[in-house]
Amino acid sequence: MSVEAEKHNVPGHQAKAVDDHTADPMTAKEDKKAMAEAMEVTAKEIMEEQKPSHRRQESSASMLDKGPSSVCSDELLTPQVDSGELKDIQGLDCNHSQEKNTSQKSSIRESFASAKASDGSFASAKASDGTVSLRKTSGSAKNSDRADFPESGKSSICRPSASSNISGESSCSSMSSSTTKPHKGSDARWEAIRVIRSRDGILGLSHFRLLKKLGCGDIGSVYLSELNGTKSYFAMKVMDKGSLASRKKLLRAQTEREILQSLDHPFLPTLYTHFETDKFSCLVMEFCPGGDLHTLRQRQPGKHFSEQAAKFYVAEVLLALEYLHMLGIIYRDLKPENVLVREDGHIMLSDFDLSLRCDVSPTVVKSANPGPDALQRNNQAYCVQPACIKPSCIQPACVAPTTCFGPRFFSSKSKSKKEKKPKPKPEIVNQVSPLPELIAEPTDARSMSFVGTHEYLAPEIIKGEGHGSAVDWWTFGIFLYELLFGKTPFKGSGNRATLFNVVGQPLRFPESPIVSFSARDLIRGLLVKDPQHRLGYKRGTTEIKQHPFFEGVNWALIRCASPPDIPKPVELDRPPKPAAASDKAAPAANPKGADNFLEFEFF
Ligand SMILES: Nc1ncnc2c1ncn2[C@@H]1O[C@H](COP(=O)(O)OP(=O)(O)OP(=O)(O)O)[C@@H](O)[C@H]1O
Repeated sequence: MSVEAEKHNVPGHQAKAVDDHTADPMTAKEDKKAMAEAMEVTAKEIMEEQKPSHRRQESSASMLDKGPSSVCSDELLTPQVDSGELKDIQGLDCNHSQEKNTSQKSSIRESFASAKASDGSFASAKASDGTVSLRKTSGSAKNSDRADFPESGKSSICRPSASSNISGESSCSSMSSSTTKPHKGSDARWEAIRVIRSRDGILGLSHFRLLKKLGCGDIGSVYLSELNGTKSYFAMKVMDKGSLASRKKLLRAQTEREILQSLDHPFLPTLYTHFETDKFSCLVMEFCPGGDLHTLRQRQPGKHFSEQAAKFYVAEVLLALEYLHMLGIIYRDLKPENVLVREDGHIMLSDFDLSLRCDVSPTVVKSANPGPDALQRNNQAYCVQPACIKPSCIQPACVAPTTCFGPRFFSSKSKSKKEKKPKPKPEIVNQVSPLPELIAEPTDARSMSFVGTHEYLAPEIIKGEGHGSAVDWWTFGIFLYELLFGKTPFKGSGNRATLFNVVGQPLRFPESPIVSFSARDLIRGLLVKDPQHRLGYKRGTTEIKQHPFFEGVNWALIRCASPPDIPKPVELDRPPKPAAASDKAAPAANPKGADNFLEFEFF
């Protein structure tokens, strides 16, 4: 099956591999069977949960007694890698032929079983979702401990409200606020939420009207929703807690939620609030009307972006990754499907359930006092992002924004000197401020989990060697390649062949379309199979930003650049159409709530 055909099987989805290297992983068969019970949550189910009477009945039963609410027929939601594939491929070295080396394989397997690295400094921890995370017990970077997720599905950051006056509909609600997210403070949706919350005391599922199903992911379904009567629209991810528990995905859901809560960046999602009902866990996020970059690429001539457009998208993704790495978050799932297009045409990186959190220690490698050369190279100025030095501030982050966002490496002395000079225009300040070069790469982090999407998996993940932040630079290279050439570089006839190609085949470029030398050179630097020699390994984003491909990119003002594609305005005020009975997401069997749904076709 061709790349395109395979992707089109389920729009917006490439096959995703989620596996781990435990001694007793699920067999491929069990895996596929269990995963076939995917996390689709239907609108009907959500409407049921919105009914107070039903909620009371539900609460008397144990959450875990219930099976998955529905079966999603999306076969691509099933992990496509079986343990046999992995064991074969882990025996390969980059330079080796594809012959299997049995002794090497078994030694690799043994090393997984004892969960040790060659320096013996890793301790294994089997998480409740079955993934093995390795904690580095020495060194500057280590993975954070993952707290067990209680069976109730509530985390410590999510406290039940005893004073709920809405029939106890939200067993738990936690919120972010504009004050904890200064970059998003001007967003009117905060005010809409605040008004409802102060009126009703709590915000829950019944405050939202589901309008359209936007998609179904591995751990839940996403709905376009309106906060009732406010004309404020959100993307609400609804996860069935019973299904999460039975499929051992509670930890993934928790990771995603905690990461979302910590973010405040123009190219990353805003999580407005989170609440739980007896049955569901719901994340209320910013809605992106422009769809994803995979879909947008299909609409381009030749199904690939122009170099200018690709540069714009990858530059914004790079800034998002830079910010994540500063927070100690390795994203691990970059692909066009996960890059959404906002209303204004700028991007939003989505989907954090496969991300890994670890400690990071930002290091200043260049003084904040630049020579004249540095001032000329304004496009190399490092944008000091809101670095939470300790990623333990993964909790609602930066509660004291002023301390988190200040350019903390400027000395007051240099500031007072500057103040005596005539004040340059603000844009100029942005461009030539003597910003220090800062590295916040969680390079030393090590995870042995097998996560990602086949065509995007880094060789070190496939080989099970343990991986750190350099996997994001590999996927960044694949991502740029796909945007420019309309396909990924190592795609094989099947998933197994793809994995072999990633590990063993050299990088090749198609003859057409014609792509600049600098673009190919950047891809070559990123797609180095040995992570230690990969671009970005030593100095993170700084190294990548300085590549000639990005010459002329004004990193500080990229938000003001004109995006290549602005989505058509979404008409959200159209009168409701009767929903199709065949539409699984439609409330066909919900006469009471039928007028609660509109059907839109706007992508
Ligand atoms: N904020 C958003 N705005 C618009 N559409 C969204 C938004 N978030 C998600 N979607 C859509 O919903 C779909 C499902 O999203 P979700 O993040 O649950 O799954 P996914 O991206 O397939 O990832 P995974 O399977 O890894 O959980 C996406 O493919 C996307 O098209």
